[in-house]
Amino acid sequence: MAFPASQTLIQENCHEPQQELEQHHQQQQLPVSAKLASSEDVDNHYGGTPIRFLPLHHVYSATSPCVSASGSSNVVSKKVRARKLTLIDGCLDDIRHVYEHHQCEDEKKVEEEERLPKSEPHADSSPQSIRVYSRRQKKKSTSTVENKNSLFYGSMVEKEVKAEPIEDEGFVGDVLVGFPNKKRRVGCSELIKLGVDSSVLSRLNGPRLRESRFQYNLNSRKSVVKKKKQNSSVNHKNQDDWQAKKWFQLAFDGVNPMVYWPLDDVWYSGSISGYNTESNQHKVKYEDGDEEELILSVEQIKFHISGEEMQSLNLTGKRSMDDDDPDYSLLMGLAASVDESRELEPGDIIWAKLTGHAMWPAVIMDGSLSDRKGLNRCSGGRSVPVQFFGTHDFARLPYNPNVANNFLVTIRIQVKQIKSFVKGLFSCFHLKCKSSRFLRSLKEAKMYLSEQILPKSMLSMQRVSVDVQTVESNETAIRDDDLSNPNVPSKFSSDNSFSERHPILPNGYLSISIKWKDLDRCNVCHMDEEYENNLFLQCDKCRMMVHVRCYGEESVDGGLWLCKLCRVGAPEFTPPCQLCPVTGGAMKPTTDGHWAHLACAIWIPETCLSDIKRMEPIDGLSRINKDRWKLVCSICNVPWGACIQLEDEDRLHLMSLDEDEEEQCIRLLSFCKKHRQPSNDRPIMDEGNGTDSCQRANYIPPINDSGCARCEPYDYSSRRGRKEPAAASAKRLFLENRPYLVGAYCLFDSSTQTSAKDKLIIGTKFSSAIRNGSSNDEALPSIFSMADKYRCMRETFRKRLAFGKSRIHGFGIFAKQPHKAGDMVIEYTGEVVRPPVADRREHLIYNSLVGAGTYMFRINDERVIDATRAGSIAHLINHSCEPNCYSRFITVSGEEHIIIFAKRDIGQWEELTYDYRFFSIDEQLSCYCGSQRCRGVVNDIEAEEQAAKRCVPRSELIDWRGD
Ligand SMILES: C[S@@+](CC[C@H](N)C(=O)[O-])C[C@H]1O[C@@H](n2cnc3c(N)ncnc32)[C@H](O)[C@@H]1O
Repeated sequence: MAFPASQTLIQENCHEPQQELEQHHQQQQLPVSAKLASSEDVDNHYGGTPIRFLPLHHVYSATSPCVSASGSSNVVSKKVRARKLTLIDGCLDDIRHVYEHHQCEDEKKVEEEERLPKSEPHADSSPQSIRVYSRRQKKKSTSTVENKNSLFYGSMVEKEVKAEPIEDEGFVGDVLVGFPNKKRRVGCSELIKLGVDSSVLSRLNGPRLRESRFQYNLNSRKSVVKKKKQNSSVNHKNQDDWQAKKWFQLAFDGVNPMVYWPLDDVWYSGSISGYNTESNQHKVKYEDGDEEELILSVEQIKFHISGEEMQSLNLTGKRSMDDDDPDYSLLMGLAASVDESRELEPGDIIWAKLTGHAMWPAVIMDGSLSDRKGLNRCSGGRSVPVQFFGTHDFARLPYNPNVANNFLVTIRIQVKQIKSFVKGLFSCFHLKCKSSRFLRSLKEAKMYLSEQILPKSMLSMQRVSVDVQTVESNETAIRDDDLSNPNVPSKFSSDNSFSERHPILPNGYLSISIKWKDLDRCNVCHMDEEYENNLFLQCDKCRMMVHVRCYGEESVDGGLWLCKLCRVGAPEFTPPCQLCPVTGGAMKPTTDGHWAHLACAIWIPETCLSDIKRMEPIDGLSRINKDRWKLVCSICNVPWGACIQLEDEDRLHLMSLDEDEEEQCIRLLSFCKKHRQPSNDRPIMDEGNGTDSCQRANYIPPINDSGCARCEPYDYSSRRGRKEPAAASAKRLFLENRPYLVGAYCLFDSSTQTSAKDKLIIGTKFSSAIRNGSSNDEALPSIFSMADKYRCMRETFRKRLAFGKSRIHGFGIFAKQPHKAGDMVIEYTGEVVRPPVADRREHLIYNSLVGAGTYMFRINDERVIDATRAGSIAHLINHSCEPNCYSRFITVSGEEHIIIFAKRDIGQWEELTYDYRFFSIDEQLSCYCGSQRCRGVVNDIEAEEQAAKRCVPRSELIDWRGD
């Protein structure tokens, strides 16, 4: 029995049926499931794909964060295990009856009533439109590669490699694997246990890669070919594929598998025992003896199966390595064949860590190519030049005629940031990132291991390096290469188009364009909190985010706001920053008619802001110490611009201010952890006490001994005399009263319900984009006010978003369309109730009824959002410690809304996440976000620690008895 496919159980802003439904649930002792609430959002607009729903007996109660309205805790989540519901005969009809009876009298209702036949069961009348999810009890995943006809869901490697070191069991030649404090050999059977295909191992008997290491530079292309032939045994792999068992990603016509996630977080192993051609269902027999018939297209599965077996079972599929999922078995096997016992040498494949990225496969380059000059150069032996697989222009760097031998084509990585490739695989580095460029890097790494060939683009990187030595102009060199392919993703990339369209560029300049990931933080101070007296502003054109005061604005009225570079009268093309090679960001004019980043100006000791209220123009560039220009940035490695260095306490006395700048200038010093002194008795340099300015002119920045590029602001609170808390930790305290978190509510004001179409100017690109449900930048003009964006978002979110089974937890929200960083994704809505009401609902209704937490959180002392029974699907968005969204209050027409914004570009079918910043001193909620930077708990540890520090045990308090 099932609901009509397109039936919506709960609609946003439709109170009456909600209440009825709730009552009904209460009578029936059934939970109100968030999943049911969102069925409309999922598939109403899902391009012809049948609308999905869950039969009630397969619905589980959900866990969710809820609110404690009392005390200091903003949000208290109760993690209660999912519970299968008991199906009560006839309840589905009753619920549908209730729903139909009370469905709102709006156009949606009319549409749906027209669409839905009222007789039942719909499953019979239109079986195509029904998808039923099967949910199974969790079972322990047992896996053996050897098991014939085994059907595995997911990667065994992922499950197994977390295990402690396994005892030796037979060897694969000289393979050494290092575990903490221990190097040891890895046996065949162990590799098999770790998911390495035995057929792969049998092919690894040839010479070790080290012995036949290929010289990867240009001059040795011939040897590449030769070696390739020598390794033909590996290349015969494809012929063996048909017989050998491999990981396959199955494809099913007409279904996008990303929508269908496993309901449970465990993978079940079993085998396919049959196929029903009539029903298109496969019979699956699980290892525990259970059997069920499945429409495989609604499952996310991987098969460990041979091509022949696939054919006999009528399965179609493709080799995952050729698609987006690397063949980990082979990769592991190939990597295991590398002799790990020797020193690192050029040509070695390794894992390297670049700040802000997952451990990434890379190859060690010849150090002589990338020797560099500058005060901060890494001392010999402590760092190695590497080139990354999959993202070749990480390291495309400019030629600077002022600095000898600076033709960098690689990134230097500290040795401690490098891990052996085999060990990295054993530590599951290959499973830690799912981005396409990471998968591509694995694929290239595999190619390098098996065929000893670097991708063409990496080779051409080296060609560039050679070219750069012989040409005078860096621009020429860069244009010569073929790396400007915009399809090659990167963190830092040289922006050729920038150079080409910019007529006058400083000598030796090459821009570095950064994909600003942190749209949710101020581009000047880099803090992600908002203050009452320093609100966030987002440029309605370029979407850059700044604090009002950090950027030097007067006030914010919620209307259209453009940053300096997007306003009328700004330079036609983004000007280069005079102080660094990074393009874009929060820039201001300099007193000498150029432009520079505010952040650069603030951090470089010699520069200052002429008017600190307006935060412009930037002055003092001519005073920058000449040695500072020679420094090479240890983050981007570009020897262009002026760098700051970590400060040494002893140097402080040398720093001073010109007397006449006393009132105006801002000075910041950066200290490494070692030298930072949090005490207040440190002399405050900002104040300017008139010490000899000549000394500053002679100041030579010290050598950066530690090589640490991470700086912490010194005496942050004295900046601009601001009132708000200074250090991040102090700011966190602020959050306690103003949760940044999950929030959201909608007052259901009729004014916000008016169709956005009505309010838009007919005929604009914008309105047509809305009608088409497009959020594409191509389709939209680039400037909208918040109000316009808000209306567009409301009009289109159903077309853009879907909910589905999440890999993180229960259900989650997925992007049906790609989103751009800064896009308004969805509004978090629900019922706004007072804390006592929320408390009562939670304790008297939801807890006993649902057996799980509720979808509530506190906005402040007066308001709590209850999204359990009303609201959009935003409440299903899961938490991640490395999220792709963030939440933010905005005001539209005087009304507050909580909006989920895209923090970065979001690909199609990506799950939306944001950082809950869950605050609870008492409760720890384990996090399963799986991100590289997962802190292990959903809790906002920092805020909790700060709050805990402020509390003193009762025993330590002394009662005051007057006088
Ligand atoms: C608002 S619900 C999110 C939707 C939820 N997945 C569901 O199906 O109902 C929040 C709850 O999801 C779970 N959750 C969300 N993100 C999580 C994460 N990263 N790790 C563990 N649990 C998470 C927690 O139990 C939390 O209380």
